[in-house]
Amino acid sequence: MGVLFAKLMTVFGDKEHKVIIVGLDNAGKTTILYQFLTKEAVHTTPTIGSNVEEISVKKTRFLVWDIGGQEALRASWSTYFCNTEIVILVVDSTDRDRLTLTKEELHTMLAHEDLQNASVLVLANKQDMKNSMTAAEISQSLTLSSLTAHSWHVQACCALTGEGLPASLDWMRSRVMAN
Ligand SMILES: Nc1nc2c(ncn2[C@@H]2O[C@H](COP(=O)(O)OP(=O)(O)OP(=O)(O)O)[C@@H](O)[C@H]2O)c(=O)[nH]1
Ligand SMILES: [Mg+2]
Repeated sequence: MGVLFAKLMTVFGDKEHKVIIVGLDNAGKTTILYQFLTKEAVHTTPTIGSNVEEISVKKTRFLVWDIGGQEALRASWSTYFCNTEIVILVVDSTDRDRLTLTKEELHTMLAHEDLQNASVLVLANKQDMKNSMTAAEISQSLTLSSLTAHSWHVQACCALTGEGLPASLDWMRSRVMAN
């Protein structure tokens, strides 16, 4: 009965689904959060702590936490994990030098027990920049295919124009509807 009720709540849009946006500093997390919300590119400064906004997609409500990615702040990411249904990992697709570090952060994070049931959306951001890596290259470097315990998806995007973000929201919605 409880499960059926929870399912109905999801279908009729009453339940709020927790999402966290993580990734290294300068990846474009805050720009993406506000592009989701306002469909515009906002001016950002490095996030100290977090921003949180509610985003609705066809009656599905997400509570989206954008967490600062600077090195000193990454240790606090785990304090946001509890009850998270979707992890959005934002990658600066021009930042080749730090892709290995991103990979380590991703796999360490997904080993945490609070994220065992979370789905993972990797956003290959800054596709407008020449020399950006493709979504397929990023997927391979992050060894996403080794993630057998988590549902995952990789999406190319540009947070400045919003390209790729509606498709991301559709995937997020389909994931929470499936659960
Ligand atoms: N060219 C380009 N620049 C982008 C894109 N997305 C974000 N930026 C720029 O990248 C810089 C960092 O963006 P933020 O959204 O503040 O990055 P962040 O991941 O929130 O960074 P922290 O809060 O420090 O963790 C800003 O100057 C953005 O305008 C994009 O798709 N293309
Ligand atoms: Mg930020």
